[in-house]
Amino acid sequence: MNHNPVFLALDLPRLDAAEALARKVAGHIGGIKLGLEFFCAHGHHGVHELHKLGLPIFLDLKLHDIPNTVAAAMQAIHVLEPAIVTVHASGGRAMMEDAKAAAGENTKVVGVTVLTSLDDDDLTATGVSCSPHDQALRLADLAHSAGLDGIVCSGHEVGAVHKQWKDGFFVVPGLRPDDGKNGDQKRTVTPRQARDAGASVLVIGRPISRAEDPMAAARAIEATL
Ligand SMILES: O=C(O)c1cc(=O)[nH]c(=O)n1[C@@H]1O[C@H](COP(=O)(O)O)[C@@H](O)[C@H]1O
Repeated sequence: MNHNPVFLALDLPRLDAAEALARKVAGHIGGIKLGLEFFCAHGHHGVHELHKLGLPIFLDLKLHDIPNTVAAAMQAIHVLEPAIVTVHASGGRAMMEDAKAAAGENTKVVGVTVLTSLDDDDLTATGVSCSPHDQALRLADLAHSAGLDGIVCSGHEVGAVHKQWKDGFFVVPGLRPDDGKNGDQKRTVTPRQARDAGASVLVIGRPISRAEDPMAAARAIEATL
């Protein structure tokens, strides 16, 4: 994997706009993250098109279903050769074990713990009575014991998870430069703070994609790392 830890989240509805943006900032990122918005709109064809840039592809599908269905979905995306794929760690041990077994050998499977858009109150409303921090640690432990390569968590938890899972692969979204707008993100840190706490991959979307000058924004973030 490229030494630049920034994966640009291409959460854009149009394929040509997504390609143009990725091309513009390609020299200042380490990979591309294609999520639900992109995959639902453009599917395999869209992923093949973005592959042409030669950057690693992170397919953020956040799979969460019964083990058989998730394993079948993992097999169906083999052909796309993603560097990273997400499943929800709350889908349970058997689902994660089967997802990992079904993934290509060059694909890292990571478990989403507690979404960065959730805070204490949001978790309580879903019936989880502990803090996002404790829940992220619990799910990280489960993902580790199920044989996943790593997890997705916020920059607030990654340091603690890193301490208990030394060789884990840690994806951190919810990143905002000091002057950035949070939008729907609730547990945010700066890209540099996440990196210092042990993040392997920094997922960054709107601070680059919605900047007036995306290239300058990507360059400025790169310079802080
Ligand atoms: O799995 C993810 O990548 C993810 C997990 C999470 O907890 N929070 C989160 O924001 N993400 C993704 O990271 C990206 C963040 O985008 P921005 O908030 O625009 O930087 C989006 O594509 C989200 O889907």
